[in-house]
Amino acid sequence: MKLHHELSGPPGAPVVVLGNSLGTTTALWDAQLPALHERFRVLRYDHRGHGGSPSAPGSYRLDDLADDVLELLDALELPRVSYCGASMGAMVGMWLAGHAPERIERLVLCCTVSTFTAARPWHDRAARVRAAGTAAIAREVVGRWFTPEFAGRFPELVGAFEADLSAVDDDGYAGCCDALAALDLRSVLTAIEAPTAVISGAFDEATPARCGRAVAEAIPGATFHVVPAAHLVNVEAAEEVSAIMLKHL
Ligand SMILES: O=C(O)CC1=CCC(=O)O1
Repeated sequence: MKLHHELSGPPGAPVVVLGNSLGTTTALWDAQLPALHERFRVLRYDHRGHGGSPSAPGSYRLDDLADDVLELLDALELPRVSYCGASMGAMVGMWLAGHAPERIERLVLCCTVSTFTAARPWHDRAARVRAAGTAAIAREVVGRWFTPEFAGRFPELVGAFEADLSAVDDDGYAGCCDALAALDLRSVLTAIEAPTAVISGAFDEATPARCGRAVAEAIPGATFHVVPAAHLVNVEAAEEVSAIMLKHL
């Protein structure tokens, strides 16, 4: 699947790929761009069905989302890159680093888990979206992405995330929910060779910090960081996350 993507930053600099969470677009990383552009060429992309990328009907597997990225890297003739992902984007990053270690130089994993304790909520969410569309779940889901304090201070930003989620293709979103229902990367973590930093939000209920810690403990040599944020750590704790990313990359 040919993904929508944007390349920015100094030509010829080492490339960092940024992978988005479920229901978000390349805008997820807006706050990190100025810092990253000082040293890196940045490749942002939209998962299938999200933002400007085409969708496909049916259930997806995480392998499908990761294969899309490998296809993009091949098309852009990028044999080896560093990769930073948030949530589902980080799951894709773990898959890539475990299954195609020759392609990944360094890895940053934000607000993520290697498996979910229950598949049922993801199947239920997929069914709701197939029946009523992404707009029907947007308010409730985005309500878990930020702390109430942050949402109160930045209602327009939160509204923009809600609008982006509502615009995600219904099939694309539901297909990704099916991929999350089946997610199990636990056996992949020990195979990751890329130096890795894991970042969790202290107030994240979607992918709790204890799960991020477990990911870091399973990846050889990984570092673990907790920042004051709910789920979308790179938005709510933008400066802290940018600093950790820059230092690690
Ligand atoms: O949107 C959510 O509910 C939280 C989430 C889990 C995986 C992901 O990418 O987002």
